[in-house]
Amino acid sequence: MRFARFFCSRFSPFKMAKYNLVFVLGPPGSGKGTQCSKIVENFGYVHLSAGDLLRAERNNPGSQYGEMIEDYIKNGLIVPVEITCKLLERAMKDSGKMSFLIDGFPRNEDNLQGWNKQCGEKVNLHFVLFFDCSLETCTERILARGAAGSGRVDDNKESLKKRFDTYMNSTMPIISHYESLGLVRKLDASRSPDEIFKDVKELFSKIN
Ligand SMILES: Nc1ncnc2c1ncn2[C@@H]1O[C@H](COP(=O)(O)OP(=O)(O)O)[C@@H](O)[C@H]1O
Ligand SMILES: O=c1ccn([C@@H]2O[C@H](COP(=O)(O)OP(=O)(O)O)[C@@H](O)[C@H]2O)c(=O)[nH]1
Ligand SMILES: [Mg+2]
Repeated sequence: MRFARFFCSRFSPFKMAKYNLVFVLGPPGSGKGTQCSKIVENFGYVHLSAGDLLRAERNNPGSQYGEMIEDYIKNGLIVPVEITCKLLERAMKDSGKMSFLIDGFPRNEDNLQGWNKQCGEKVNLHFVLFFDCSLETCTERILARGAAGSGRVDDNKESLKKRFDTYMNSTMPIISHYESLGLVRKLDASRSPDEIFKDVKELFSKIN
């Protein structure tokens, strides 16, 4: 498959079809995962959460990265892009599908550069869905999720503060970058899931 892609991109008059992609960004607790589930139900995209893929890799006893990923997640830091990109690429390939929601990625400059280098040419990015939400509201949601037993090592006050710092310092500039390319679709994510989804639906109905 890799060879076919390479061959077709270089030598064939027939272009390989590109993956259709929407990036989903917003602070921790803004509802990225919740809205992605609704999009999957209604529009048949494959939902790939970078965080979920990293947690699965951490839980894989054969992985050489397990401890490292645990450490990064607990401290709200962004795992080096080589690892995340490899997991995303593999998941895209294994799904056998062509349309993806990539949730929680790219989160910093390293992610953006690595992705563009490794996958940029193979994808058609429709837009970046940005869930705008105050950190106060996000804090309430995340701490409630932790208290309800999410089992996540980072759903606590101490980790959350670090996640917010990373979001403000490293992820916001990525959103600004896409904004300057006219690719950001910003929604008010402080509303109820159904209200938000009304707007999400409208955006996805316009694709193609
Ligand atoms: N619009 C919303 N209003 C209130 N609670 C929400 C909303 N969207 C999601 N939640 C809840 O907030 C928590 C975080 O949502 P999640 O979708 O996991 O966000 P993210 O992936 O951005 O961290 C979950 O417990 C979820 O049930
Ligand atoms: O591309 C990514 C996505 C996530 N993470 C790590 O995984 C954690 C949890 O991410 P997730 O998207 O699951 O959190 P959410 O924003 O949904 O609460 C982040 O804080 C990071 O430590 C990462 O390193 N790279
Ligand atoms: Mg999430």
